[in-house]
Amino acid sequence: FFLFLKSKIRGYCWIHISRRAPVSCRIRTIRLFGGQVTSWKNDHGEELLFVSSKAIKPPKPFRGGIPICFPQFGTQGNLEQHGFARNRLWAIDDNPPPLPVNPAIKAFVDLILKPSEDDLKMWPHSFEFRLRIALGAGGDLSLTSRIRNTNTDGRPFSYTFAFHTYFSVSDISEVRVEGLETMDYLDNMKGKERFTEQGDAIVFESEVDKVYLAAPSKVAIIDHDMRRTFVVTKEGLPDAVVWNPWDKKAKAMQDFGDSEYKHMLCVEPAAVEKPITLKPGEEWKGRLGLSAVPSSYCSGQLDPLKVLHG
Ligand SMILES: O=P(O)(O)OC[C@H]1O[C@H](O)[C@H](O)[C@@H](O)[C@@H]1O
Repeated sequence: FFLFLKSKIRGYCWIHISRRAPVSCRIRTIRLFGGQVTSWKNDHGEELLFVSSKAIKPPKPFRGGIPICFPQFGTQGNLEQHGFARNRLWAIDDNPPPLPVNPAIKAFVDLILKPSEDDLKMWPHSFEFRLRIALGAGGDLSLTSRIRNTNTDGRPFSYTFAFHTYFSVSDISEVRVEGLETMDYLDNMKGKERFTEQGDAIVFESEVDKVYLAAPSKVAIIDHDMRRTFVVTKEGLPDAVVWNPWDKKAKAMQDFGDSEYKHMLCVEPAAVEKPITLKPGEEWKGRLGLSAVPSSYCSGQLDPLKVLHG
């Protein structure tokens, strides 16, 4: 296993973590700008995360991969949409506090974000945000966030959060999401009104922007055409946002191709409905786990329980 800094251009670094494998190697790319994973490939070199061909350069947020929404999700507060963490230059954390040993992890990198003077003017709270990005032997990717309140004036703070994961899919019309059936959700397209999802797996025929509440710890994204299933696991993150902008919104987005909505789906483990509150000295931990497994899905033949419970 090895880890190296690929390039350093105008202060923005890209890190590649690779795992040598007998036939090929899997490469994951992380940008220090935004602390953002932007590439996750399988043994065949196929990209598993979506990145827009029109993604623009810093200081704008980067459209694709896994942006981190903190300390605000969406427009739920006074800060810029999705908070400032996705727009800041993170640093490599050379000496992170230990995390429990996980024998499945074969390579990892630790990043850290602390607020600048300007950040403190906008959001007057001192914090340390540590992010461990790890690869398992089978190519699984995990992101563990640790956020600590380091205020010295005794004040607690509250925040909302999301791992805004963009999955690459062959054709959104052929994708099903399983695990969110019967869940309550807030519909961002209907003034955050609360509804209950029907009993069937979720399929996509138009714009979707929903926050599923108290979502299960495992959600499956089944890509019929690719015969691939993404299994998303989450810890410490009660909600799951599902987003696809569809054609009209795609056209209105400057950093997104008109037809790219067909090839992406965001499923975002999140804490949105109930903000997380930390007192000084307290730390919160949230984890996202991703794996991509072959699925021999044929319409009507899938046993969702098998996908979700192995
Ligand atoms: O365009 P962005 O600021 O990156 O946000 C992209 C999308 O993120 C989330 O999924 C929200 O629920 C959507 O309402 C938003 O449109």
